[in-house]
Amino acid sequence: MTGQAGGRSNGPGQAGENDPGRAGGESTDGSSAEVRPRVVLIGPPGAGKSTIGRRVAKALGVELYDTDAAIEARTGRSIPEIFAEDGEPVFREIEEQVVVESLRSQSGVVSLGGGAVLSSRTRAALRGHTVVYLELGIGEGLRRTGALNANTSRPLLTGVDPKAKYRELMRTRRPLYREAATIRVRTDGRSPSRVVAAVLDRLGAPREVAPPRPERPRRGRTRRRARRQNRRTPAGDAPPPAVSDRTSPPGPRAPRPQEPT
Ligand SMILES: Nc1ncnc2c1ncn2[C@@H]1O[C@H](COP(=O)(O)OP(=O)(O)O)[C@@H](O)[C@H]1O
Ligand SMILES: O=C(O)C1=C[C@@H](OP(=O)(O)O)[C@@H](O)[C@H](O)C1
Ligand SMILES: [Mg+2]
Repeated sequence: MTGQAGGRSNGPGQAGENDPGRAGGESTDGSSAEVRPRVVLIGPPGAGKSTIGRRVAKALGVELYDTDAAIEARTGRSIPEIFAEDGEPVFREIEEQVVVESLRSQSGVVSLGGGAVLSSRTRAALRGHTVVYLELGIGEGLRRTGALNANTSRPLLTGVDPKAKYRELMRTRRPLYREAATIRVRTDGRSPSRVVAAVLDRLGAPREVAPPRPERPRRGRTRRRARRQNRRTPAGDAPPPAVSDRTSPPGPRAPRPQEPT
């Protein structure tokens, strides 16, 4: 499922993600310190829990633990396979176990699956945590999950009427998301970067600092200028013009000609 349109954006085995060995739990002197996630992300399928989770984790300099990826790693099966072979109730049991454990063992960002809040044990375990509900409307949810063109990795959104399924899912879950959330962040019509910024703001964390954009050679303009120069210079008189400034080694700038006074 990973890598499909609307699929989860992370998967088991990615460096720095879902690495139980790097979770907290025990301090160096052997005493067990309290470990809790910095933030837990909840919301419907397509809200961006996996995508935003990864970026928020990066901005905070912590790990992302995506419980769906953890379920796949633990069972050695994809989520659609678990649904198809064992059914939803078995998936929910595994999910509950993985989620409750993660709330005790993870110290970074934890992204839950959209249906995790259906478990009352999970909802109880979420109390006292910083829980961000990524809110999303039905239309955008269907688009982002690929459910409209039958290209979804979410088994609950397959079939003839994914819209009706998504609507029903939201009717049941919206109150549960709201009950579990300590922070709500809208995601409709907001780019992932804006959602990340909003989450960081609400957490009181400094925003992601965008790395400076690499300077791109302005090829069109440079080539046009080169062609103009070529037209002015008789062929063979001058060396070929440089196509890009970036190919010439940096050197001291030639002094500007003095303006006549
Ligand atoms: N704010 C956003 N705007 C547009 N697309 C988004 C946004 N957040 C996530 N997406 C896209 O939606 C799809 C589902 O995101 P994902 O993180 O897997 O959601 P979730 O884990 O909540 O189901 C991915 O293709 C992702 O790139
Ligand atoms: O809404 C749901 O019940 C589910 C959502 C999925 O996760 P995402 O919310 O990350 O898509 C995944 O856990 C599974 O397909 C069930
Ligand atoms: Mg996800």
